Amino acid sequence: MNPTPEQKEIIDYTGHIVVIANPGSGKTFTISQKIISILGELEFYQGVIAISYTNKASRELEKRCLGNGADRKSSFFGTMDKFYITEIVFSFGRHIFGTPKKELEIIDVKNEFFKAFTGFEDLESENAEKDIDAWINNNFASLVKLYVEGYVLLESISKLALYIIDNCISCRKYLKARYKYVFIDEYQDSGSDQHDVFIKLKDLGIISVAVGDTNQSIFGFSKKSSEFLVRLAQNADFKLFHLTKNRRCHPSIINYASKLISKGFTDYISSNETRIFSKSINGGEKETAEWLNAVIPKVITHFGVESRNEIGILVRNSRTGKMLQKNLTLENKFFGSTPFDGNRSLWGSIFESILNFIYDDSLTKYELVGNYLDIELQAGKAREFMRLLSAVECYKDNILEMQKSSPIFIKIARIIYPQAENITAVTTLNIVLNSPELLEFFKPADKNQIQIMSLHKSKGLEFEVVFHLDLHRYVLPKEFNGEYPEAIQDLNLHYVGITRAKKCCVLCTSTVRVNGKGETKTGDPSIFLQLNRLYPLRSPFMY
Ligand SMILES: Nc1ncnc2c1ncn2[C@@H]1O[C@H](COP(=O)(O)OP(=O)(O)OP(=O)(O)O)[C@@H](O)[C@H]1O
Repeated sequence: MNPTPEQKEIIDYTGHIVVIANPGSGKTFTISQKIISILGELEFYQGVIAISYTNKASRELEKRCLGNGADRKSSFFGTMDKFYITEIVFSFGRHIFGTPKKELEIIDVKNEFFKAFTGFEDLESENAEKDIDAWINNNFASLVKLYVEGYVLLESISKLALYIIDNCISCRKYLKARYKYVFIDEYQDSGSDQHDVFIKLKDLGIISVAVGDTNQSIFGFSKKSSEFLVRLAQNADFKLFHLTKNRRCHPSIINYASKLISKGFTDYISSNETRIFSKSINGGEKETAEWLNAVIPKVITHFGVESRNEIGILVRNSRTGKMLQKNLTLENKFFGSTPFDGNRSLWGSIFESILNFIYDDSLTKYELVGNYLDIELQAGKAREFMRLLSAVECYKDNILEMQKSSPIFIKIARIIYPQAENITAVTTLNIVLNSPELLEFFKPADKNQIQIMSLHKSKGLEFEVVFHLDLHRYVLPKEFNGEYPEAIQDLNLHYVGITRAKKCCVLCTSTVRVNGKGETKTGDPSIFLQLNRLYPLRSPFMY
């Protein structure tokens, strides 16, 4: 694939950049091309910092940059948390806070030692996250004492990192000498501390590139907001670029999605066919599954879809996903959430990566080890890591052996992050290893399996055909006492769902729905279907 002129301008520009891009416009493609071209020019001791919001997204970015054999040099690929911990807090905290009494260990607010040491009391309220933040802001001295005892509070990691960058000259010198560029993908999912760290890296002279789409901000519940992407766009130190052309979706899908998020949109792309449809199914979940069983084979033939895993069924609630999984007679794969989704620890991320390696044949041992260790400079550790991976890989088809394999995972985690021992991550690992259902989620779909997943999980993915379910009043957007508490996030989620479709998107409602308490209710259509006079832009589903 050759970059388009607007992509090429971004790849060739050598200063600080903010890119605001439409869905499917090639933002991940463009930054990976830019990273590949920069890596070619760096010395072996230099690198880029390449950050994405989730473990999955950072693995994808790394794969796109290094998949063709590019030399990573001294680059960092991973999440923001991993960057704070490995590159800042563990490496330079002692210069500022004093030498810890023991190997540093990462703990979270639920840890009993933490509670006893600081007097912190469990917060059960809806505002628990806000309250923890407030506690951290008011108790920085306790965090420093905790550090000296050998513990780092996970929830405070960004605050500690910011403090260290501000106060430690050797940290700033190290970052400046080693890293020439910093890239943050999905910047619309940044929080305030992440934004501050990014600006500090820019102020150190590291060339800074942020890429995002304000309309794909869907993690508002974890204090993330597209506000920071907008702020960068207004910052005179950054040159603003746009990626406008959606390379993924059929023009009629692009027109619909654009009108959805912008009432005044009139700049329609000409299209002689409508590929976005609506369908109301008579009945509930069971009838929806029966309808899908009947129409999917027709859709596959009509749109020339080569394999069934290119069909995505996107749901708002995992309940709908599970019901479909049960009732679809067509082969399918449901990707539900795993307990690792909420675990931000380094051990949690390495356990998740090992599970992905075990079940996903497209990941090689060499790639996984290279992600954590310098294979030449840390040859002994790398050899041991590979040996343990081979051992655990053998259990892939043996559920009983898999259940007993956590000591191997722990040995690997101790090689890579000896100081990040995390009991919660080990407990999470054991839950997953003991659940054949959860282990299934780590296996990619076979070519003949239709993929079912939440709208959140579909972010960054694409399908030939999308069936977007759960378009019910009260469900999407969430409605409570006549109010929409997450209106913008929900609209963005709907927008993300539609723009995953390349050739065809079907927006589905049903006359019956089941609520969170398992009660059967009338299924009224979502107000999103009535927004911005969208109905002339879609057709009733006829196939
Ligand atoms: N220059 C190009 N030539 C051909 N295809 C391209 C080009 N740039 C991107 N694409 C294709 O367009 C699709 C979308 O690209 P990519 O996933 O990088 O977009 P994105 O902006 O990151 O998407 P999103 O934010 O919606 O997840 C992919 O199938 C990609 O291969």
